[in-house]
Amino acid sequence: MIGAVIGGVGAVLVVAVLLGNQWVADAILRHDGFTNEKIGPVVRFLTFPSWRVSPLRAATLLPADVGTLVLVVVTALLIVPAVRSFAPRVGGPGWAPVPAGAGGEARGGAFGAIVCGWWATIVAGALAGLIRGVLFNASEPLPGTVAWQFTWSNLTAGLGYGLFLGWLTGLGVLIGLNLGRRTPAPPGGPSAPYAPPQPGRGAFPPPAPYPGFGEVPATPPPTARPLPPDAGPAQAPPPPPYAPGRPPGQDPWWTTADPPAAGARPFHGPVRDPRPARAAGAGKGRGTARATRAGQVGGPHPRPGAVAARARFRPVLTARVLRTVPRRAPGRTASSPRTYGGRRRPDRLCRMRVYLGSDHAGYELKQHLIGWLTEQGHEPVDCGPKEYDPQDDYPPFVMDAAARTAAEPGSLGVVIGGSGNGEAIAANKVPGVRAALAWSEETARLGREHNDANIISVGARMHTTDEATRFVEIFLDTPFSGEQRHVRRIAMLTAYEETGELPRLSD
Ligand SMILES: O=C[C@H](O)[C@H](O)[C@H](O)COP(=O)(O)O
Repeated sequence: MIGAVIGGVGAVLVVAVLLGNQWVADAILRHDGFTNEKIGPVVRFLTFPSWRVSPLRAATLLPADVGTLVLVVVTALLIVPAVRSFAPRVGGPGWAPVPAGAGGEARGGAFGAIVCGWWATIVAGALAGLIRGVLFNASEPLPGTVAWQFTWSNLTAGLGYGLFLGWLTGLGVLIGLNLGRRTPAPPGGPSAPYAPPQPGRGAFPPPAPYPGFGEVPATPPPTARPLPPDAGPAQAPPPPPYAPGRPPGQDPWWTTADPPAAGARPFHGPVRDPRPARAAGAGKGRGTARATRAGQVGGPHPRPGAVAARARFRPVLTARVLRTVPRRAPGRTASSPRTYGGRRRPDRLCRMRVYLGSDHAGYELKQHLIGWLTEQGHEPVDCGPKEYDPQDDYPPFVMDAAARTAAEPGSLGVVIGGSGNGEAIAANKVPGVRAALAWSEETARLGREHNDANIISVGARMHTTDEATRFVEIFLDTPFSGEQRHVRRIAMLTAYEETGELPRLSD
């Protein structure tokens, strides 16, 4: 923030020093070419932030110098809220102050920065012009209407200066923000530096060197590596064979022999109707049966024989079930949908259990998402950290969220760090997890459509809160496409996870 103010005010001062000093300003104003009616007013705008040192008369020194001082101070004061409103996040990716020790990078759009500086200059210029005019009048009183005209012309000169040269302030804000980017503090204190794990109890086995293409490793890697005893997260059970369009452990919503009709929506999570069964179906006769079915979908199916039949009719069943699920969070009215990206939620909404894990860099975004998910009617589960600690490490929290997501069919996970890279890597170590690093709406959507990812990884320092929330929203709302080529590829990954054998290279 301080960088933005210095950059913006610096731009105003450069114009003031170069063009507003009494020698250049007087020369410009005296020059015939610059005072004609066509470009005269525009040129005069350039000299608006003027200052004088002589002659030593209050009538000439005071209005110009005080006016310029007001311009500088008000511009600085306005840049702060302007930049804050543009990037209101704290503690990470935005331009707002970062808590001590939190690290965080300042970044954002160039257009927003320029608009912030431009707007601040226009408002500050008008105010400075008004004050300058009033001071002129006070020091050398002019008669009635002339006085008002004179004040008005000073005000418009300030406005004109802001309109014509405010972009320079914006440029200064942009440069200041980028130069003032915070770089993450190097880890220190109690955290031990990373060292390769030593063989022994609880240590990771040394990874086998990656074989070249076509070579087969002498010993297949283990399917699941033991975590160190103090690593925190529970071990996920070995994943069941991959079947499309559903989380591990559930029957597919259609069979390969009976693919979904075009336009049918895959079901990808447990749908729970929060209303009591009777209330859900009140007055509709079949409501209780419908609610009961809603409770079963995605859960265990006691009669194996019914699975195939249910799979066949799943699209229809899903459509019916979805009608029993509230489309908005309790307390939210139809006129107040809370969406990110300006779009209404799609009609399909499953209430999901969402496991969230982060580190200090993702802590604030995690807290925000927990509130947002609750508002949306989902069930967030906070896997930590429970409080902000600038020295904490992501693997325990992220792997806990990943293991719990993999262990609970139908749930999804959100892992957050500064970049999202380490979090995606950590989550993907857990068997049964497919974690996608989302860095745009498109990658969030493709993570579900193409990869049937059950975890989204987000870099809190890379995006605004709204952008990151939108990624999560899209991820939760997008079903797996179920297209054969994607099913085939994911099945290869799952097979590797189970057997440790690399997929065969095609000839
Ligand atoms: O990939 C890892 C994540 O981005 C972490 O959040 C990040 O490395 C944390 O960095 P810092 O050292 O600033 O805490």
